[in-house]
Amino acid sequence: MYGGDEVAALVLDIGSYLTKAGYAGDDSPRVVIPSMVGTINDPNSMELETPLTYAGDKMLMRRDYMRVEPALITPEYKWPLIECLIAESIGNELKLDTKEHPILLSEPSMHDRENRVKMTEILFEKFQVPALYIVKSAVLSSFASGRSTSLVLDSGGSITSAVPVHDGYVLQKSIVRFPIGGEYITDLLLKQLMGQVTIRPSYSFTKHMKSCYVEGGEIQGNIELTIEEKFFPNTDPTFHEFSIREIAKDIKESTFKVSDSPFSDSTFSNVPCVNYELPDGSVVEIGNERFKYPEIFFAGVEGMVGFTGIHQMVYDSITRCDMDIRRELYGNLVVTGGNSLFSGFTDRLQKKLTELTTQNMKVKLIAPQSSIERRFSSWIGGSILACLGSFQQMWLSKQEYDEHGAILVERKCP
Ligand SMILES: Nc1ncnc2c1ncn2[C@@H]1O[C@H](COP(=O)(O)OP(=O)(O)OP(=O)(O)O)[C@@H](O)[C@H]1O
Repeated sequence: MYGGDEVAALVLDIGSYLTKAGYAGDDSPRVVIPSMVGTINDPNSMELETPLTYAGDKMLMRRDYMRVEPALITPEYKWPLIECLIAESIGNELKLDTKEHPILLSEPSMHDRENRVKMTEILFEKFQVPALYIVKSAVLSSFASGRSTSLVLDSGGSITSAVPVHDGYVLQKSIVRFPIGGEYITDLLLKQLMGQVTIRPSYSFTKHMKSCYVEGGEIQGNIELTIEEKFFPNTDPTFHEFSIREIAKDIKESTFKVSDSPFSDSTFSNVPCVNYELPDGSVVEIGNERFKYPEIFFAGVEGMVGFTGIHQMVYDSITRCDMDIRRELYGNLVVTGGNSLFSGFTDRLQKKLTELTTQNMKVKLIAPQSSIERRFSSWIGGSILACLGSFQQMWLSKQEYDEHGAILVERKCP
């Protein structure tokens, strides 16, 4: 048993979109960085044994020959990049030594023995953690809402899943998941914008103010902005795409909404356009695509066989569970993940589920108002769990790992 509980435990959640890290017991993660890593591939320099990698803020800065890529495309982990994210979030951002802190790690809800064993090896061997515990993200989201039984609907960057949790365990056979998430919506918008405007990321231009002067502390005359393009021929296309994507993401997050009735081009032809100012000062008009693209969560996606909406995912998942617990799951439907923050998302879900279920089945959505709780629910659940007195005996210690090997994680962390 691990006996070092006087040292603060850390909670780490590496999602496909964001990596979150911080102290157990805190209300929210102190570090939130993209789950993307930049790697320098300079054709002119001698091949380095370990290539230079950058994560967090360092990855957001343009560098010659820096290739930017996701560390995790569920279920595929790129281990050197995952190591870079762990080192950045705990070593550089929190400025802590991993040797001194037990780590509670959130993992995807679909059981994946190979990946969790590998993660265990990395954390004990490379990062020398004194103790580790791994918990499925849906279990943690359920705990964050104060429940040990619930149906967790999580719609994140690249995956949307409906996961039944019963008495703190995931019912694996009843999970329903599809590779659809917020990044798909960003892709649709990006494709449309590319044919409409030139998107210049901030690194690629300088703004100059002309025809104005300052007198008595006030700007006089007409302000005229001019853009001077900056050329960096050694910029890797992946960095340029990432930078443009960030702008599309911001447009999406600030202007898109889920409508309260099904979208069609004819009924939504008159919705007012919204103007969005791009970093270079030019303005782009966002029309009825504000409603059209998020509609896929309820109408399905052409070509994605079996996906006919998230309400159907919830229904199918609960239908695969034992009859005795279905009522409890419908009454404790935890809604989480970045996409649930689209305005109108939870109202439409409630409406669709009420239509789909029988009259005597009460559907109750548990969706906190705060966006922090919605985006970081599994991290918050981990923060609560790692502080419980009764949990301290659960840790998988370094000593146990040395004696039995990484496979012990399968027995200790169900
Ligand atoms: N306010 C918002 N409105 C709409 N979408 C949002 C908002 N905030 C974040 N998102 C979207 O949510 C997605 C990321 O969700 P989340 O942070 O839950 O991902 P993740 O947990 O890292 O990914 P996954 O669950 O796939 O591993 C992104 O596509 C992001 O653009």
